[in-house]
Amino acid sequence: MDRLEIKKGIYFVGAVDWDVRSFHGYSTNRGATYNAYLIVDEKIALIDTVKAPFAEELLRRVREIVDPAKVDYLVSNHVEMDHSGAIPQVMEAMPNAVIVTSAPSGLKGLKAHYGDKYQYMGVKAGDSLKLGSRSLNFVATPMLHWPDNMVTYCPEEKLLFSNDAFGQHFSSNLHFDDQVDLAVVLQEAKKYYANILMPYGVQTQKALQIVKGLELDMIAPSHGVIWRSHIQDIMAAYDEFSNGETNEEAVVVYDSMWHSTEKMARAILEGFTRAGVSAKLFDLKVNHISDIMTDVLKAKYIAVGSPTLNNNMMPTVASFLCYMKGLAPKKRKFLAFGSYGWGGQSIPQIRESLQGMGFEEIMEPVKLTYIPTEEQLLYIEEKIAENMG
Ligand SMILES: Cc1cc2nc3c(=O)[nH]c(=O)nc-3n(C[C@H](O)[C@H](O)[C@H](O)COP(=O)(O)O)c2cc1C
Repeated sequence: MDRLEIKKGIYFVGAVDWDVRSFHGYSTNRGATYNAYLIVDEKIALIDTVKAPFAEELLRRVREIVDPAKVDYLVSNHVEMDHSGAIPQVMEAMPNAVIVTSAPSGLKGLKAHYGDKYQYMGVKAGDSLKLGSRSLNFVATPMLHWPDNMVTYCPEEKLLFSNDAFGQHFSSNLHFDDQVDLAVVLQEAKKYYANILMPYGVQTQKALQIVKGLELDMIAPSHGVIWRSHIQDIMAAYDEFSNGETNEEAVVVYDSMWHSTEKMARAILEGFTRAGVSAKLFDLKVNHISDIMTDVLKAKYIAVGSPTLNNNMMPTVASFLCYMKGLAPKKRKFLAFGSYGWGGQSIPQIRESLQGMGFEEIMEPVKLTYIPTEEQLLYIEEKIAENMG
């Protein structure tokens, strides 16, 4: 098993999940990693654990370095089970370890998951733990993305254990940013931000201000590659993801039973193209909602279409709208559209849903009976282009 020393006396002891394709509903086409780190000093500290099925992989890596019984601290930066799931197995092997977590939310969350049979130490923002030649400073990052979240900074090493922040779902046997394709990991970081952190832009901006004040030569997140050569790139990307601004970009999202709504979606796409707006077309039958959200992150315009099916929008469209509502994008402009036979309820339903998200309408909904004519399609295209002007 590879023994990766990321800095003298500090090791990657996490796990690579090559096969995971759905992460609580988010599509992870490139797999994932659950990163844990071991710091060997006068005191020994494990930073985070892994998903439960990977506990043995973590313990095997630790055993190659030290006897797990000698581990003094288990720092849990985040309660969620992709980082804490292995705590029961890990604590069996590390009975002397004290679990260090945020107070009060980390303590409350971990006890609700694993009981209070372990020795816990609650820490607050500004608290520090001396390991020997190194220390660990705890920085609270509440709601990034749970109330318990914190990050751990080792000033002597200029090393930030950032947990979910700056992470990406990307599996690789190489663990540094300069050993893999940067464009791919930045795209995965964008997808991660869009699907996990998008509702917390304000908190992200606040955390970025703190992180910018730290001397850094390495950021070790809990998912994906460790940043050492491209720290400025990922910080700039996070600033852009979370600044609340949108770009002149559009997403056109739809489902269709007999291609009429699809024809309308393509005409809308043409309208954006005519107006010089960068636009992407997403058929919900073949695109995952988590991939669509990656483009929604910076898109100013969102067009959503569905035919009417039994007095409703199609379930795929309802699912997309429900998911997008939760991720709470702001300051968007929308268009509702669709084909129908007799009642046409899907179109006002979509409109109401998007209005409920606080979006502004680009123009009146486009609602057509059965198959659109060439003239109607051309009209849609022109109308969109006109409304972009
Ligand atoms: C199973 C089924 C149920 C439908 N229910 C409704 C309905 O309740 N109200 C309505 O206006 N149209 C209804 N329609 C008609 C479709 O909305 C219409 O055929 C529309 O043009 C389909 O658009 P599409 O080609 O994008 O799928 C239904 C069609 C099907 C196949």
